[in-house]
Amino acid sequence: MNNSSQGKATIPFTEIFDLKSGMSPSRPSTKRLLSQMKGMYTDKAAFDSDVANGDPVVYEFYELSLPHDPGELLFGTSIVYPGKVGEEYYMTKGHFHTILETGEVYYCLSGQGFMLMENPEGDVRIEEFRPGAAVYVPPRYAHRSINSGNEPLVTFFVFRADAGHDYGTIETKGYRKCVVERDGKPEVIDNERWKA
Ligand SMILES: O=P(O)(O)OC[C@H]1O[C@H](O)[C@H](O)[C@@H](O)[C@@H]1O
Ligand SMILES: [Fe+2]
Repeated sequence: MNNSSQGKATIPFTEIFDLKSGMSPSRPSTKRLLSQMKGMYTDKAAFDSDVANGDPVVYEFYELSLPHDPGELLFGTSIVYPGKVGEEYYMTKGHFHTILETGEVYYCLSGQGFMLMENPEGDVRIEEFRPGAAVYVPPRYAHRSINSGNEPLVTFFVFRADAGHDYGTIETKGYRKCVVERDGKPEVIDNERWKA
């Protein structure tokens, strides 16, 4: 039965992701440069300086192009590099799903960090990433991967293919909390720029 909106049925396939690096030998990744994260970091001076001095890759991820049909799943790996902008760790942009009621699972292959989550009702949750940790992102929660270590944070993720990505809310309001490094340790602080 042909059940894809793009007219082609999905057939079984295997994708290889390196267990340590999370990289795929055969697929191109999507890279997020620091300059693509304007407005996401608190320390604007540090942001501008880091962009001017090399504009590093903050993270990259593989998301295999499958039909965005309800029954399909999207999966891949996300690699967040170690680093900070001022005192704030490298992180993904973070997003709600366009279909808000769609969850996601992340499995940490290597590195250390956090998954910062919050729902529209204002409930903020943080789960720790360490090798072997499977983190559940429930429906309604925006989610952002944060690298608090000094090696790449590699996770494998899977979610409903038609979930979509809503960056708008995060880009305009940010998260209620930030994760920074103080006295060599991660600390969760209020986002001074968050507006209701
Ligand atoms: O979409 P971002 O917040 O920039 O995160 C980058 C990507 O990594 C995550 O692992 C998600 O599962 C992807 O759907 C997401 O697009
Ligand atoms: Fe997601």
